[in-house]
Amino acid sequence: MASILAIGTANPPNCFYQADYPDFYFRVTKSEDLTQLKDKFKLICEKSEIRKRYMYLSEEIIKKNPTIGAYDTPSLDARQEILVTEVPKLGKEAALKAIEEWGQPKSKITHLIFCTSSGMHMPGADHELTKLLGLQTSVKRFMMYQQGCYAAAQALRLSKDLAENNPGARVLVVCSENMTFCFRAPSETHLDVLVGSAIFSDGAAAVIVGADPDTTIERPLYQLVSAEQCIVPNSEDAIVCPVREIGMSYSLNRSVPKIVAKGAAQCLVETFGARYGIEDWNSLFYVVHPGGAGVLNKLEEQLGLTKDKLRATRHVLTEYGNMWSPNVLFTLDEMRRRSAKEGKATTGEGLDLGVLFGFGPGVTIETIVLRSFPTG
Ligand SMILES: CC(C)(COP(=O)(O)OP(=O)(O)OC[C@H]1O[C@@H](n2cnc3c(N)ncnc32)[C@H](O)[C@@H]1OP(=O)(O)O)[C@@H](O)C(=O)NCCC(=O)NCCSC(=O)CC(=O)O
Repeated sequence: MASILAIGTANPPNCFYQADYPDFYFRVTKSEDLTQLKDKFKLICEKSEIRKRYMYLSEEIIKKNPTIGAYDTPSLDARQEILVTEVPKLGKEAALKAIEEWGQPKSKITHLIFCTSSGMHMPGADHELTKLLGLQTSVKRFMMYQQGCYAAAQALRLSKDLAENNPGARVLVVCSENMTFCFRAPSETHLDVLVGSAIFSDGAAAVIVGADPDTTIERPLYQLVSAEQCIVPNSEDAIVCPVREIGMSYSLNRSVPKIVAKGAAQCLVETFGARYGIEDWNSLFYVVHPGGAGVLNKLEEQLGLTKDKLRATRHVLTEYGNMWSPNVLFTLDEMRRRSAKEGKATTGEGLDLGVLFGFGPGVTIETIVLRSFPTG
């Protein structure tokens, strides 16, 4: 079975503290006259449970590209100009860290899967990253554009198939996102923009996946036991992200937390209930896409989870925000670090089996069964 052999993460240097963000956001978007909207935004920022997040965009960049800071001005060219370079560049930083932890030569990477919803281009970000990293030109590439926040879990599912069906395969999975694609001014008629502007952020994460690890030189962190994808019925309007001349816009229905929590509960019954006879959801460890405080609260309530179960997930939300696709890999990294630091016997907080949940437009839910390994 395939296992994750290394994890690397990266963020751009600009750090935004949530407490200061409403002033920054309303200033750079020239919206300071919208005082009621700013008060609402402050409230959402407070409720977001985010302390800080990172973004490539800065006041200087927005001043240089004023269409990016407007609400609905054609601006796709200005956004793409930044994304085509910056998305693979941040992906490279995360990939180098994963490769360093893995400790093997880059020439042993046989497959590359690159995920982003931040812009699009041909040749793709996978092609650019191959050049930036100096991977073999024969590396077998897969480019996943516009899958949203579940892309990392989808890529893990693909990497499992690749690793288990191609002897010796070592798959590099890279997810990189940059909110330049969807940053825009607030609007009194499109309140979802307040939610996205309060929680979305930039980041990149990379993992290396392979089957039959050579444990003299490789250290498996999590086994990918099974990987499933499902669509929650009648939820296609809940998360919608059209790409237009104005860049990517988005609508986030208020029912997203409920839809995700109910869908995830159903997935747990189908995977762990049916196959392992597990009914106590607190007997698993959890690696969840930190999509928003509302989602995590509802999930906890729906599954009857104790407060400690989503600690790794909540830590990532608090310290990084919602970075879309790499978010769940940051959670995986936090889970193994926290487990080792706290002297737990396994990389899954001392437990054997866990679940990785990705979710996004569709509403699509990815459910991966993880088996932990001993720490240390
Ligand atoms: C935004 C929140 C932090 C707000 O926290 P609470 O719900 O506890 O607080 P609250 O109910 O008092 O809401 C605060 C104010 O925000 C408003 N509000 C809440 N959700 C809204 C939404 N989706 N659209 C517009 N307004 C919204 C409320 O009406 C209220 O305003 P008023 O008081 O005026 O009524 C939370 O609701 C949350 O985490 N929601 C989920 C965000 C989400 O959709 N994440 C998934 C992103 S997509 C993703 O991760 C996957 C992907 O993109 O692929």
